[in-house]
Amino acid sequence: MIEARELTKRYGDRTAVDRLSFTVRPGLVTGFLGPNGAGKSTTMRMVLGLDAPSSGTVTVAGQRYDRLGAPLRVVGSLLDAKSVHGGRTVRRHLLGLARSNAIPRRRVDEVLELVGLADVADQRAKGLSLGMGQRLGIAAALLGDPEVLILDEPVNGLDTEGIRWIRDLLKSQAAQGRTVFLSSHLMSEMELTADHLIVIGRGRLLADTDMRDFIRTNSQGGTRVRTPDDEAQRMRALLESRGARVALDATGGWRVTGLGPSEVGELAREHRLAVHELTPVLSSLEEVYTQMTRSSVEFRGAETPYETEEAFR
Ligand SMILES: Nc1ncnc2c1ncn2[C@@H]1O[C@H](COP(=O)(O)OP(=O)(O)OP(=O)(O)O)[C@@H](O)[C@H]1O
Repeated sequence: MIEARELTKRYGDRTAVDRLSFTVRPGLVTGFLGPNGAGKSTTMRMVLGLDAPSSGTVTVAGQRYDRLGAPLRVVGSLLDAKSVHGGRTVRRHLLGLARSNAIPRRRVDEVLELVGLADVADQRAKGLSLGMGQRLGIAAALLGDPEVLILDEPVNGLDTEGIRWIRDLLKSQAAQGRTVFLSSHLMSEMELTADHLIVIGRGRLLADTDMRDFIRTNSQGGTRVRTPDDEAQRMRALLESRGARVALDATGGWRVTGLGPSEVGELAREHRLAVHELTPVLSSLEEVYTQMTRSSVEFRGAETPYETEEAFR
């Protein structure tokens, strides 16, 4: 569990984090979203005791970070995978961390296996590829078998296989009852990985909500329509004449906004057009989030409305 209460950080006259209160709960992957400069890294740094709050508090597992005796055994983090002494081998880097937190040596070999680095354990860190470097950062985060994991942009620069690996790993860590707090600008990935979302803008809380509820409630609603190829353009013209917005879907059908499946179906019947698919579709997280950043409309979570006006840069 991570609990922030009225957490605030000012740098001179700039307020990077502004009276932020939220709880990151165990058993879930919680995504932390916000545009560049919104205050995500600053918040994570305060959780990890790397920056002191100007006011307010934040605790991990009920304690301030600086009061944790062996912090790696409570909270594991990946903020910058490059912050490793390049001349050390992979194993020695992890052994050093283990020793400083009274973690048994055998745990080093366990995490090397877990992250798939056992074969390169004796290589120097500076020779690792970007993906391997991320894996080493994650190995360090997992070393103390912590109940809380905090990862800032862990999939940055990774290939598809690496991204999928991190997704599966984080989901399994949450399924074991751990608290997983993760930031990323990759909305499609966040949609697949996170169960819950905390969204901030200009250091302020904009949404603290279940992911599915957030998408369902703020979705523009739409319909995927597929017709035989020779009728596709007629269908498009017809839908547009009824005020719908029509765009080509990634699957080759029409993505229709503004008319529901039953209206589209009735219209097709009236005009004797064949329909091969008629599926209600929700907006993607990226669409909802982009809409949120673009407008000042009110967005809703399961229970709470959020004002977004002026909240984004
Ligand atoms: N050490 C610092 N000194 C002065 N200002 C800082 C410092 N660290 C962060 N800031 C400012 O605080 C604000 C929040 O920055 P932060 O890096 O936390 O945002 P972020 O949401 O993590 O952004 P990004 O998505 O780009 O990583 C920014 O305006 C940034 O310029």
